[in-house]
Amino acid sequence: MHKKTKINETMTISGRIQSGVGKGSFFTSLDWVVQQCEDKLGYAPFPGTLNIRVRDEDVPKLQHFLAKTDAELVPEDRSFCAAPVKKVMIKGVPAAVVLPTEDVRIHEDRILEIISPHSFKQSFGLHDGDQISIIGKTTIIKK
Ligand SMILES: Cc1cc2nc3c(=O)[nH]c(=O)nc-3n(C[C@H](O)[C@H](O)[C@H](O)COP(=O)(O)O)c2cc1C
Ligand SMILES: Nc1ccn([C@@H]2O[C@H](COP(=O)(O)OP(=O)(O)O)[C@@H](O)[C@H]2O)c(=O)n1
Repeated sequence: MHKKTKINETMTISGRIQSGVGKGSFFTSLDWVVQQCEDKLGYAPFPGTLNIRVRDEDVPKLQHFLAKTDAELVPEDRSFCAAPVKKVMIKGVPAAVVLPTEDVRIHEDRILEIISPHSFKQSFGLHDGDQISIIGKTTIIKK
């Protein structure tokens, strides 16, 4: 019998920034979201989500990239859904991909919603259409 070995790797996903429908700031300002981001991620999120449209060649990598999440934001009441989060680094800044359950997602799967302590647009002078890369940990299992 062969032993399985887990290898931790980092993966880079790139895409372009695009605006959403302006709902991200509402959800990231909710008390339970702010509190749990502080507890589980170590920061209160900037009010909003940075939407990144993943480039064509990285779309096939997404499932593997998002397979392992690091924490889950769990609402106190059932009017909201839980949202798993995956820690990533963007421009050297800690950030997280938020993955609200599929039935409330309004964007295609290739649009990643990012939270971080500061506004990327304000901190780095970024605009819609600019390219951006996300670095995150993944695990591969070798038999
Ligand atoms: C932490 C978090 C939790 C969310 N929970 C819900 C939810 O319970 N129900 C819902 O309809 N949308 C929820 N969403 C929001 C949707 O995914 C929303 O459509 C999205 O944030 C829109 O972002 P945009 O304004 O950048 O386009 C949540 C978003 C975040 C960031
Ligand atoms: N960490 C973040 C979160 C949002 N943002 C931006 O802040 C603005 C407000 O976010 P939002 O989620 O309410 O708005 P939309 O993404 O729906 O346009 C948008 O222009 C986002 O792209 C950012 O630059 N950095």
